[in-house]
Amino acid sequence: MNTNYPILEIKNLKACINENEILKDLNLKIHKGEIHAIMGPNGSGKSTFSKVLAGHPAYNILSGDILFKGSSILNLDPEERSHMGIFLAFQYPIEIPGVSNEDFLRLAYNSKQKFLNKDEVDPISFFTIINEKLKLVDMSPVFLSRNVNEGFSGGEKKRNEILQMILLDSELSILDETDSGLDIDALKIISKGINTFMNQNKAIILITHYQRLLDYVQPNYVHVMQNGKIIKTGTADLAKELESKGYEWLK
Ligand SMILES: Nc1ncnc2c1ncn2[C@@H]1O[C@H](COP(=O)(O)OP(=O)(O)OP(=O)(O)O)[C@@H](O)[C@H]1O
Repeated sequence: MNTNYPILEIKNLKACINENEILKDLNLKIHKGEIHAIMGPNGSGKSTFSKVLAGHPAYNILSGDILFKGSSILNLDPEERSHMGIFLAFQYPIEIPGVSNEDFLRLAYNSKQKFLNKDEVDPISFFTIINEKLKLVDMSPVFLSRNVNEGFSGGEKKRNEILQMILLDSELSILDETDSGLDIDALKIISKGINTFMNQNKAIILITHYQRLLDYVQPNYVHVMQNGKIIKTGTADLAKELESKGYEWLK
Protein backbone atom coordinates (compact mmCIF):
# COMPACT_ATOMS: atom_id res chain seq x y z
CA MET A 1 0.00 0.00 0.00
CA ASN A 2 1.31 3.45 -0.92
CA THR A 3 1.23 5.59 2.20
CA ASN A 4 3.14 8.45 0.66
CA TYR A 5 0.01 10.41 -0.14
CA PRO A 6 -0.52 14.00 1.00
CA ILE A 7 -2.29 14.54 4.33
CA LEU A 8 -4.68 16.78 2.39
CA GLU A 9 -5.42 16.94 -1.30
CA ILE A 10 -8.02 19.28 -2.76
CA LYS A 11 -8.91 18.36 -6.30
CA ASN A 12 -10.77 20.78 -8.59
CA LEU A 13 -13.09 21.74 -5.77
CA LYS A 14 -16.16 23.83 -6.51
CA ALA A 15 -18.48 24.76 -3.64
CA CYS A 16 -21.44 27.05 -3.22
CA ILE A 17 -23.67 28.55 -0.55
CA ASN A 18 -27.23 29.66 -1.33
CA GLU A 19 -26.64 29.10 -5.06
CA ASN A 20 -23.54 31.35 -4.99
CA GLU A 21 -20.43 29.58 -6.23
CA ILE A 22 -17.60 30.65 -3.91
CA LEU A 23 -14.87 28.06 -4.44
CA LYS A 24 -14.11 27.79 -8.14
CA ASP A 25 -11.78 25.00 -9.09
CA LEU A 26 -9.59 24.96 -6.00
CA ASN A 27 -6.49 22.73 -6.03
CA LEU A 28 -4.07 22.23 -3.13
CA LYS A 29 -1.74 19.51 -1.83
CA ILE A 30 -0.35 19.48 1.69
CA HIS A 31 2.08 16.92 3.13
CA LYS A 32 2.81 16.04 6.73
CA GLY A 33 5.36 18.35 8.33
CA GLU A 34 4.28 21.32 6.22
CA ILE A 35 2.81 24.69 7.16
CA HIS A 36 0.86 26.44 4.40
CA ALA A 37 -0.28 30.05 4.65
CA ILE A 38 -3.29 31.18 2.65
CA MET A 39 -3.58 34.91 2.05
CA GLY A 40 -5.83 36.84 -0.27
CA PRO A 41 -8.19 39.80 -0.53
CA ASN A 42 -11.38 40.03 1.53
CA GLY A 43 -14.15 37.88 0.15
CA SER A 44 -11.86 35.62 -1.90
CA GLY A 45 -13.12 32.42 -0.26
CA LYS A 46 -10.56 31.65 2.46
CA SER A 47 -13.03 31.17 5.32
CA THR A 48 -15.39 29.35 2.99
CA PHE A 49 -12.58 26.92 2.20
CA SER A 50 -11.91 26.33 5.92
CA LYS A 51 -15.59 25.67 6.62
CA VAL A 52 -15.99 23.37 3.63
CA LEU A 53 -12.96 21.43 4.87
CA ALA A 54 -14.49 21.09 8.33
CA GLY A 55 -17.78 19.90 6.76
CA HIS A 56 -20.06 22.87 7.48
CA PRO A 57 -23.52 21.74 6.31
CA ALA A 58 -24.48 25.12 4.77
CA TYR A 59 -22.07 24.60 1.86
CA ASN A 60 -22.73 22.37 -1.13
CA ILE A 61 -19.97 20.67 -3.05
CA LEU A 62 -20.65 21.06 -6.76
CA SER A 63 -17.71 19.03 -8.01
CA GLY A 64 -14.19 17.92 -7.11
CA ASP A 65 -12.95 16.09 -4.03
CA ILE A 66 -11.28 16.51 -0.64
CA LEU A 67 -8.91 13.68 0.26
CA PHE A 68 -7.64 13.39 3.84
CA LYS A 69 -4.77 10.91 4.12
CA GLY A 70 -5.74 9.45 0.76
CA SER A 71 -9.49 8.97 1.32
CA SER A 72 -12.39 11.20 0.36
CA ILE A 73 -14.08 12.88 3.32
CA LEU A 74 -16.92 14.47 1.37
CA ASN A 75 -19.46 12.10 2.87
CA LEU A 76 -18.28 12.52 6.46
CA ASP A 77 -20.01 14.84 8.92
CA PRO A 78 -18.07 17.51 10.86
CA GLU A 79 -17.82 15.34 13.98
CA GLU A 80 -16.25 12.43 12.09
CA ARG A 81 -13.81 14.76 10.38
CA SER A 82 -12.84 16.20 13.74
CA HIS A 83 -12.34 12.77 15.28
CA MET A 84 -10.19 11.74 12.33
CA GLY A 85 -7.84 14.63 13.10
CA ILE A 86 -9.09 17.75 11.31
CA PHE A 87 -9.41 20.85 13.46
CA LEU A 88 -10.72 24.28 12.52
CA ALA A 89 -9.98 27.30 14.70
CA PHE A 90 -12.77 29.70 13.82
CA GLN A 91 -12.28 33.28 12.67
CA TYR A 92 -15.09 34.20 15.07
CA PRO A 93 -15.13 31.66 17.94
CA ILE A 94 -18.63 31.13 19.29
CA GLU A 95 -19.75 31.67 22.87
CA ILE A 96 -21.61 28.84 24.61
CA PRO A 97 -23.49 30.23 27.61
CA GLY A 98 -24.18 27.79 30.41
CA VAL A 99 -21.36 25.38 29.51
CA SER A 100 -18.07 25.64 31.35
CA ASN A 101 -14.94 25.65 29.24
CA GLU A 102 -13.56 22.72 31.22
CA ASP A 103 -16.69 20.58 30.65
CA PHE A 104 -16.70 21.49 26.96
CA LEU A 105 -13.04 20.62 26.52
CA ARG A 106 -13.39 17.35 28.46
CA LEU A 107 -16.42 16.36 26.38
CA ALA A 108 -14.54 17.06 23.15
CA TYR A 109 -11.48 15.17 24.41
CA ASN A 110 -13.48 12.15 25.59
CA SER A 111 -15.55 12.07 22.43
CA LYS A 112 -12.35 11.69 20.42
CA GLN A 113 -10.97 9.11 22.88
CA LYS A 114 -14.16 7.08 22.39
CA PHE A 115 -13.90 7.32 18.60
CA LEU A 116 -10.32 6.05 18.82
CA ASN A 117 -11.37 3.18 21.14
CA LYS A 118 -9.32 4.70 23.97
CA ASP A 119 -10.34 5.11 27.61
CA GLU A 120 -12.31 8.23 28.49
CA VAL A 121 -10.86 10.29 31.35
CA ASP A 122 -12.57 11.42 34.56
CA PRO A 123 -12.69 15.11 35.56
CA ILE A 124 -9.73 14.83 37.95
CA SER A 125 -7.42 13.15 35.41
CA PHE A 126 -8.61 15.62 32.78
CA PHE A 127 -7.64 18.57 34.96
CA THR A 128 -4.06 17.28 35.05
CA ILE A 129 -4.05 16.93 31.24
CA ILE A 130 -5.56 20.35 30.52
CA ASN A 131 -3.40 22.09 33.10
CA GLU A 132 -0.28 21.08 31.16
CA LYS A 133 -1.77 22.35 27.89
CA LEU A 134 -2.79 25.68 29.44
CA LYS A 135 0.87 26.46 30.02
CA LEU A 136 1.57 26.18 26.28
CA VAL A 137 -0.73 29.11 25.56
CA ASP A 138 -0.03 30.93 28.83
CA MET A 139 -3.68 30.78 29.93
CA SER A 140 -4.81 30.94 33.53
CA PRO A 141 -6.83 27.96 34.91
CA VAL A 142 -9.49 30.60 35.71
CA PHE A 143 -10.61 30.30 32.07
CA LEU A 144 -11.58 26.66 32.66
CA SER A 145 -14.40 27.48 35.04
CA ARG A 146 -15.81 30.28 32.87
CA ASN A 147 -18.43 29.52 30.20
CA VAL A 148 -17.03 28.77 26.75
CA ASN A 149 -15.77 32.05 25.30
CA GLU A 150 -18.48 34.01 27.14
CA GLY A 151 -17.11 37.45 27.84
CA PHE A 152 -13.63 36.38 26.67
CA SER A 153 -11.72 39.18 24.96
CA GLY A 154 -10.94 38.72 21.26
CA GLY A 155 -7.40 37.59 22.07
CA GLU A 156 -8.56 35.24 24.85
CA LYS A 157 -10.97 33.55 22.43
CA LYS A 158 -8.14 32.98 19.98
CA ARG A 159 -5.96 31.47 22.72
CA ASN A 160 -8.84 29.19 23.67
CA GLU A 161 -9.03 27.94 20.07
CA ILE A 162 -5.32 27.08 20.10
CA LEU A 163 -5.79 25.36 23.46
CA GLN A 164 -8.46 23.14 21.84
CA MET A 165 -6.16 22.36 18.92
CA ILE A 166 -3.35 21.33 21.26
CA LEU A 167 -5.68 19.28 23.47
CA LEU A 168 -7.24 17.40 20.53
CA ASP A 169 -3.78 16.86 19.02
CA SER A 170 -5.18 17.31 15.53
CA GLU A 171 -3.18 16.13 12.53
CA LEU A 172 -4.46 18.85 10.21
CA SER A 173 -5.26 22.22 11.75
CA ILE A 174 -6.76 25.17 9.94
CA LEU A 175 -6.27 28.43 11.79
CA ASP A 176 -8.56 31.10 10.35
CA GLU A 177 -7.14 34.52 11.20
CA THR A 178 -5.96 33.33 14.59
CA ASP A 179 -3.57 36.29 14.66
CA SER A 180 -6.27 38.95 14.31
CA GLY A 181 -7.02 40.66 17.59
CA LEU A 182 -3.86 39.42 19.29
CA ASP A 183 -1.57 41.94 20.94
CA ILE A 184 2.14 41.65 20.18
CA ASP A 185 2.99 39.60 23.28
CA ALA A 186 -0.01 37.30 22.75
CA LEU A 187 1.00 36.77 19.11
CA LYS A 188 4.44 35.61 20.28
CA ILE A 189 2.94 33.29 22.92
CA ILE A 190 0.41 31.76 20.52
CA SER A 191 3.11 31.34 17.87
CA LYS A 192 5.35 29.57 20.39
CA GLY A 193 2.43 27.27 21.28
CA ILE A 194 1.83 26.48 17.59
CA ASN A 195 5.53 25.80 16.99
CA THR A 196 5.74 23.49 20.04
CA PHE A 197 2.64 21.64 18.84
CA MET A 198 3.81 21.26 15.22
CA ASN A 199 5.84 18.20 14.22
CA GLN A 200 6.58 15.98 11.22
CA ASN A 201 3.29 14.09 11.61
CA LYS A 202 1.12 17.17 11.44
CA ALA A 203 0.20 19.91 9.00
CA ILE A 204 -1.14 23.40 9.54
CA ILE A 205 -2.99 25.84 7.28
CA LEU A 206 -2.70 29.45 8.43
CA ILE A 207 -5.25 31.83 6.96
CA THR A 208 -3.97 35.31 7.55
CA HIS A 209 -3.94 38.87 6.25
CA TYR A 210 -0.69 39.80 7.93
CA GLN A 211 2.88 38.86 7.21
CA ARG A 212 3.93 39.39 10.85
CA LEU A 213 2.46 36.03 12.01
CA LEU A 214 4.69 34.33 9.43
CA ASP A 215 7.78 35.83 11.08
CA TYR A 216 6.98 33.66 14.10
CA VAL A 217 5.37 30.60 12.50
CA GLN A 218 7.32 30.03 9.33
CA PRO A 219 5.37 28.57 6.42
CA ASN A 220 6.81 26.19 3.82
CA TYR A 221 4.43 27.65 1.24
CA VAL A 222 2.36 30.81 0.88
CA HIS A 223 -0.67 30.73 -1.41
CA VAL A 224 -2.77 33.60 -2.66
CA MET A 225 -6.46 32.87 -3.02
CA GLN A 226 -8.52 35.07 -5.25
CA ASN A 227 -12.02 34.56 -6.53
CA GLY A 228 -12.24 31.05 -5.11
CA LYS A 229 -8.99 29.60 -6.40
CA ILE A 230 -5.27 29.63 -5.71
CA ILE A 231 -3.74 32.07 -8.15
CA LYS A 232 -0.15 32.10 -6.90
CA THR A 233 2.08 29.96 -4.69
CA GLY A 234 5.47 30.89 -3.30
CA THR A 235 7.65 30.77 -0.22
CA ALA A 236 7.60 33.05 2.84
CA ASP A 237 9.10 35.78 0.64
CA LEU A 238 5.81 35.99 -1.25
CA ALA A 239 4.08 37.16 1.95
CA LYS A 240 6.67 39.95 2.29
CA GLU A 241 6.08 40.94 -1.33
CA LEU A 242 2.30 41.03 -0.75
CA GLU A 243 2.79 43.17 2.35
CA SER A 244 4.54 45.83 0.31
CA LYS A 245 2.73 45.51 -3.02
CA GLY A 246 -0.82 44.38 -2.13
CA TYR A 247 -2.75 42.09 -4.48
CA GLU A 248 -3.43 44.28 -7.53
CA TRP A 249 -0.20 43.31 -9.34
CA LEU A 250 -1.31 39.65 -9.38
CA LYS A 251 -4.34 40.33 -11.52
N1 LIG B 1 -24.49 32.83 3.04
C1 LIG B 1 -23.90 33.46 2.01
N2 LIG B 1 -24.63 33.88 0.96
C2 LIG B 1 -24.04 34.52 -0.07
N3 LIG B 1 -22.71 34.76 -0.15
C3 LIG B 1 -21.95 34.36 0.86
C4 LIG B 1 -22.49 33.68 2.00
N4 LIG B 1 -21.48 33.40 2.84
C5 LIG B 1 -20.35 33.88 2.27
N5 LIG B 1 -20.64 34.46 1.09
C6 LIG B 1 -19.71 35.18 0.20
O1 LIG B 1 -18.63 34.34 -0.11
C7 LIG B 1 -17.49 35.14 -0.41
C8 LIG B 1 -16.28 34.53 0.31
O2 LIG B 1 -16.40 34.75 1.70
P1 LIG B 1 -15.27 34.27 2.70
O3 LIG B 1 -15.72 34.59 4.08
O4 LIG B 1 -14.92 32.87 2.39
O5 LIG B 1 -14.05 35.21 2.26
P2 LIG B 1 -12.63 35.44 2.97
O6 LIG B 1 -11.61 35.28 1.89
O7 LIG B 1 -12.49 34.57 4.16
O8 LIG B 1 -12.75 36.97 3.38
P3 LIG B 1 -12.09 37.81 4.60
O9 LIG B 1 -10.64 37.95 4.26
O10 LIG B 1 -12.82 39.12 4.50
O11 LIG B 1 -12.35 37.09 5.88
C9 LIG B 1 -17.83 36.55 0.03
O12 LIG B 1 -18.10 37.34 -1.11
C10 LIG B 1 -19.07 36.38 0.87
O13 LIG B 1 -19.94 37.50 0.83
